[in-house]
Amino acid sequence: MCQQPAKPLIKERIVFYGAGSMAEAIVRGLVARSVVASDQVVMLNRNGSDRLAELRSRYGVRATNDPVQKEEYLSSSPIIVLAMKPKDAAEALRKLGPALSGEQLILSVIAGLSIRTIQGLLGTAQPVVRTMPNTSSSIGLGATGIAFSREVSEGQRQLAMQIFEAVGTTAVIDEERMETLTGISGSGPAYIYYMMEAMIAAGIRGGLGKEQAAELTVQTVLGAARMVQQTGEEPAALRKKVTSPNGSTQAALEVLDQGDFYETVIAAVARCAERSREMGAALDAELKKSAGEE
Ligand SMILES: NC(=O)C1=CN([C@@H]2O[C@H](COP(=O)(O)OP(=O)(O)OC[C@H]3O[C@@H](n4cnc5c(N)ncnc54)[C@H](OP(=O)(O)O)[C@@H]3O)[C@@H](O)[C@H]2O)C=CC1
Ligand SMILES: O=C(O)[C@@H]1CCC=N1
Repeated sequence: MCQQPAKPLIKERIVFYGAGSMAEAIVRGLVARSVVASDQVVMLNRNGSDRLAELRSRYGVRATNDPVQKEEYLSSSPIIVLAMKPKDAAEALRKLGPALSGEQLILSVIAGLSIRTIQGLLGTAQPVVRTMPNTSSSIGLGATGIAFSREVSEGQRQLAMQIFEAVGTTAVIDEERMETLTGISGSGPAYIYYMMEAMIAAGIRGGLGKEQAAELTVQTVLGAARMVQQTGEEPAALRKKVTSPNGSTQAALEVLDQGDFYETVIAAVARCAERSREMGAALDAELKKSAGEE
């Protein structure tokens, strides 16, 4: 029987200003779940025409780097997702501000960039949703922190929530907590991948095949995360169940403790948050510089 295509939840056009890894992760999640029709998704970048062709063919989205078309999309679309690197944000926002018309919603995924700085660089008190997603959004398992500016209407708030709830879990937080959240869930997938890289390397060094080592590692990480989720038990309690007194796990954990594993992870999260603040401060300095030039 021929299935009707699912009716999209979001009818508004969504423009991704920046067409890199994070934009693709969100688009992939949204399109796969029919949250938005693919022809209502527009992806823009600066130069990479091959990249745009790839995105068009993978997801059926519109994608362009043509300056005239870009300006048309940016001036008329109700939702604009800022998805460029922090270093490119100041220039892009200064250009975007004068092109905006009315209450278009600005939804940022840029690390460190505050709502106040976004509005300052745009030069308008635009409704802004500051978020920190992660790349697992591409398979619907993202974790996104969300903070709203006071200009965001109830309808816009719901739209932002629909977008991120469709690709994973969400946490609405005070903006001041966004850097800590970045240290945990924004950058967190990279710490887990790093741990997995090390586990796979250890397996190979111990004589396992590469594929076997990888499969065992993936299943172990997946199983451990699911155990926490499904049993509701604390990670510490589950860890104790694996750790026999004087057994092999205890010996392994002692080695991790020699490397101060627990405090090292906490320090890494803190440094990530600090680095996000540094990137935000650099963008704020750009804003102050342009205000001083006027
Ligand atoms: N990757 C991640 O895990 C996460 C990233 N983020 C945030 O997402 C943002 C993007 O990161 P990521 O996707 O990794 O970066 P990428 O380098 O993969 O992509 C950046 C994109 O921005 C485009 N771009 C840059 N300047 C402009 C401009 N002026 N106009 C239009 N497009 C522009 C680039 O186009 P071109 O290639 O043509 O220059 C490119 O498509 C960052 O701010 C980051 O903090 C947030 C959470 C997680
Ligand atoms: O590394 C970064 O700056 C971005 C922010 C969170 C994940 N990647």
